[in-house]
Amino acid sequence: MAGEGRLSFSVASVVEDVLQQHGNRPRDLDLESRKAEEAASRRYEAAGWLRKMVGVVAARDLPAEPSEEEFRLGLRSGIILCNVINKVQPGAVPKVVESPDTVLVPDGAALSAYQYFENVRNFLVAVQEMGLPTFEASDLEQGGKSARVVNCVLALKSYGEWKQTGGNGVWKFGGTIKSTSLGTKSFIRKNSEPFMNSLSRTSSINEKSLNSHSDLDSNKMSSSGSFSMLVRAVLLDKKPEEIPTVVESVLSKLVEEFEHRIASQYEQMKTAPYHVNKSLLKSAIVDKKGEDKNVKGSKREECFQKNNISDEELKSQSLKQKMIFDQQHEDIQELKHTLHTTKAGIQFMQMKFHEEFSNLGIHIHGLAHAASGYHRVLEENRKLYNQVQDLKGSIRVYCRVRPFLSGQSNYLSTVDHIEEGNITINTPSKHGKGWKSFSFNKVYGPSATQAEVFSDMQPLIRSVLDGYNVCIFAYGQTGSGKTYTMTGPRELTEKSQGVNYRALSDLFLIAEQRKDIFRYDVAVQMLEIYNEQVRDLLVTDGSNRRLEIRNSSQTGLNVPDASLIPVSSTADVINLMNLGQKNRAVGATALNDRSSRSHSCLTVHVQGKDLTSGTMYRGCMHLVDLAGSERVNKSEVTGDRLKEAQHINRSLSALGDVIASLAQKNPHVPYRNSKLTQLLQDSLGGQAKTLMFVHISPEPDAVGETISTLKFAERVATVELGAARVNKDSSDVKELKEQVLTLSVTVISIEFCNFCFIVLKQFE
Ligand SMILES: Nc1ncnc2c1ncn2[C@@H]1O[C@H](COP(=O)(O)OP(=O)(O)OP(=O)(O)O)[C@@H](O)[C@H]1O
Repeated sequence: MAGEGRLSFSVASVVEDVLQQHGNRPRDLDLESRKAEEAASRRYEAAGWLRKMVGVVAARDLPAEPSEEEFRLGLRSGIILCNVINKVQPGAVPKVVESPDTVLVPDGAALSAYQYFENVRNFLVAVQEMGLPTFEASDLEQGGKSARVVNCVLALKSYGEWKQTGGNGVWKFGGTIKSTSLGTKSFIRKNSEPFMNSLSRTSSINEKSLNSHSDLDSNKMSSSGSFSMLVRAVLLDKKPEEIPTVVESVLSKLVEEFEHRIASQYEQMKTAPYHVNKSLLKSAIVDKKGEDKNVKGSKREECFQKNNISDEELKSQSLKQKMIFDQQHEDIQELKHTLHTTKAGIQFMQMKFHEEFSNLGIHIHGLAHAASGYHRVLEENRKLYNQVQDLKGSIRVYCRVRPFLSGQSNYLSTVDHIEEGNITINTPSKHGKGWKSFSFNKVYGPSATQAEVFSDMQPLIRSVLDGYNVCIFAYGQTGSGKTYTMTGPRELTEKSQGVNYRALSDLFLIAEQRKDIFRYDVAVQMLEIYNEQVRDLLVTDGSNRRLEIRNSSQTGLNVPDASLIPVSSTADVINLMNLGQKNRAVGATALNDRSSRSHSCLTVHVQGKDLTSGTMYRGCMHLVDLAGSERVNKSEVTGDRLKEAQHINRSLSALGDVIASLAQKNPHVPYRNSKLTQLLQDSLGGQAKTLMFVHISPEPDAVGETISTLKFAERVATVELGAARVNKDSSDVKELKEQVLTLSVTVISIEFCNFCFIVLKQFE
């Protein structure tokens, strides 16, 4: 294993450090010579001890420091060996065959076979019985292994010395001999001795150990073998008493190294996956244990203690890691659950979204359907609205009393009193005071404002935009306030603006409001009828030619040759009216105020197009300022004045006849009796609406004319008023009102739907 390799190498490094500390470097040693030195040393020791045991005389054949050969030859007879063993263990060799003479046998001469066999055999048997290391008899021959003989002798020496000290306890170098050891064959090795196999120099080592030792040397070994060899090399030249210090040093270093290794592996384990750390640590522990086989005593216990601490730390760490793992596992499960819930939520939202989207589609479809129906409803609304206007009366007559002009405040008014649609006039009579009452749609007193007067005609402006024709007349004697009602005073203010301005302002306002649904084109004509001649008042070249009236025109223009000026605002119309007034004044003379002697007619042509359906609507509004209605006394006027008066009377009478015929629903309406009725033919009768503002002056001296005017107007109004009054309470009116109400609600709903539709479209 890698760990083992690292550890072995580490041990070698440690030893090397120790060797350096002790001034020796193993790689500088000549191992062979050291080995030889060691062998010689051991041989000398063995020889010295044998000589000492038998005496120098008996050991004369054995030098104190013999060579291998001398050592072998000296012991070959077996006499020294047997005598020595008998001294150590008396009676071990019962009979020693002594040499027949003491003559030194020449070197290399063979002893008698008997001597050779008997002594050596007896010695080897005795040694074997004592459990000491033995050798082969052939080891004493030439080429034999003298080292084994040396080992045997040294073992015997050790045993002898141990025995001399009492033979109790631990045998110093080899083992513990049992009480029966004398009779037994072997020693028991003491395993707690460190480096027993490699370090023992006193030959407690048996033959097998020596062989393995030799193998280790010869094979150059593994790193642990190297380690042993190196330690041996260190110890070779050390005295026995020095060994403990060196060994102590080596062991300390080893322990330090192991602790360092353990600590570093523990650090690795903290960062590496749990199981890997564990296996590494295990291997480290195994390695350490392997090394520790040779490390005994207190140092090893200390090391084990530290290992135990590491184990505890490891267990604690493992427990922590397990807790973290469990927590992470729980978190993952929770996240999975959350993910699952979120997915389900999203799916639900998607489903809801599709559902909502689908509903929205249906709703939009409904709205689109409603929007398409919106125009149909509008059309119906338009018709109903105008029916209501009809029920109010397609011909309405209003009476307006002019206030006294400045400087006339002392006069007594001809108007006695005004009550709703009735006006009572003071009439002078031969028998004193008299009264005469007249009925109209409404009577405006002298204090009525321009706005109040306009409010009654305002609903008809919408009818014009819906394609209906409207005629608004200002009737009355000269100076009664016709122009004031239709246009306003000379000094115009917003408040004093007349019907014309207000009607046109309204018309453009409504057209603007409807611009998304309708497109309106507005154009203006301004004509004058003087002495039954029709003239164009909007000419700019000063021409004053007569114009023809053609009622059959497809364009809706009865006077197609008159100037038709497109307008897009009230200001445009005012400018044109000013132009018309200017042209009208051209014809006036100092003695003849033409504005009172002619009818002026401002006609606003409106053409509307339904942008959805393409339907065209065409309507027009005639704003007519009639000539003065005062009667002309034929005896008092002649010439042109008489002619003017006759034309005016005839045309006003024709107008009265037409309106009366319309009101009475006569099959024949005499439009052709005057240019005025001819011009207004399309706007009088049918679905057209007619409004007449009858003006009277309050001055008593004009009471005759006032009564005459009122009689004329009442002739128009009475029939219509009668019909209106009948209809007012009829069930038709009630039903129609309900329909209008329902329709209004529908229109509002549809308007709202349309608004929603537009808003939804914005979101698309
Ligand atoms: N309601 C009114 N309030 C205040 N002033 C008025 C009113 N009506 C008319 N007048 C004034 O009376 C005078 C005559 O009015 P106006 O010119 O409108 O009469 P007319 O009928 O149009 O006359 P003509 O037929 O000559 O045109 C003017 O000065 C006008 O300002």
